[in-house]
Amino acid sequence: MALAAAGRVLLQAGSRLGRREVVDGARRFANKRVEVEADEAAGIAVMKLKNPPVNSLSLEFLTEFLISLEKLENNKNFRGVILTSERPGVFSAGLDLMEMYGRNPAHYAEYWRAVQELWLRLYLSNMILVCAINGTSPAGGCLMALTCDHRIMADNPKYTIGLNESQLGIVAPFWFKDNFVNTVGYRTAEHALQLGLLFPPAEALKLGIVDEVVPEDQVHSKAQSVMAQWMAIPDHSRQLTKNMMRKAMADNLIKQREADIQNFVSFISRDSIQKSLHTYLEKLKQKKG
Ligand SMILES: CC/C=C\CCC/C=C/C(=O)SCCNC(=O)CCNC(=O)[C@H](O)C(C)(C)COP(=O)(O)OP(=O)(O)OC[C@H]1O[C@@H](n2cnc3c(N)ncnc32)[C@H](O)[C@@H]1OP(=O)(O)O
Repeated sequence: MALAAAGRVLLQAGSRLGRREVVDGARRFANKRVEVEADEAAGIAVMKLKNPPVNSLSLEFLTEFLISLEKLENNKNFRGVILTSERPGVFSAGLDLMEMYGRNPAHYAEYWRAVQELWLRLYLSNMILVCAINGTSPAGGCLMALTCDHRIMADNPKYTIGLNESQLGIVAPFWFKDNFVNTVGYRTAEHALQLGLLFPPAEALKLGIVDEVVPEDQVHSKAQSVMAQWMAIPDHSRQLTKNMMRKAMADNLIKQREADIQNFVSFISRDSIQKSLHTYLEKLKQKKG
């Protein structure tokens, strides 16, 4: 119910957003931060994250992304979505640090609700989600990929993926942790989460964080062929199976959603945590200079 109500609000906002055009038979919805190439005849859409410079998951990005996803979910002709980055090199830098630094509690609460919504919508999507990870994908970026049914990563040792929150002095919340544990197993998750490890493609493949590693120029063609394979499975049996596998974990967040928001707000508002974020942001700046 809560998801449906949130969806209506998003759709109302969505009707005020976006530009449409038809390119090579595929409709393109281009919001500012998300580009959707929607091939209705094939039943497949490609959603490209487009939030320069590093596809951080800002509140504005999350709102636009959720609107675009909702449009696809509401059109029964769409059965599959390929998630990728419009900027090869960075899939997503994860949650936007500026949404969690120097803001007020009401802002933190609004932001966290949107982050929860992103995870719930992707994790519970009835559509087939294939992730074409064409760049680095730490923390929230990795979480987005983990919600997908199949993950393909570009074979470039410069790219890494994982949940590195610990390195920032923050903590991956229980539902990030649960999604990760269900993907890589308890011991690997315990080790990687405490150290905040980021893995290059070959290691991510060994641990099961990604399902395939392919040459960089083949990520998109591979995503299309994997999608074709998944599309051959009857929707009703695939969807019921997905729901059976995922519902309990999603319900666990849904039933504690407000408490999880309060927990985030009080954690992120602490002086010590704000100081850690400040130090990390400074490190990012220094790396440039
Ligand atoms: C109770 C629960 C409590 C808390 C839970 C919170 C869970 C948090 C989850 C997260 O996702 S936290 C975010 C984690 N992300 C990172 O650690 C990534 C940081 N970024 C990088 O490592 C690099 O930027 C990069 C992604 C590898 C890309 O490198 P590149 O050299 O291409 O870019 P550059 O570093 O110069 O960055 C450009 C520009 O972007 C800013 N930036 C980078 N990442 C973020 C981010 N996540 N949020 C906001 N802004 C980000 C960076 O500072 C630069 O800004 P500038 O141009 O103004 O200096």
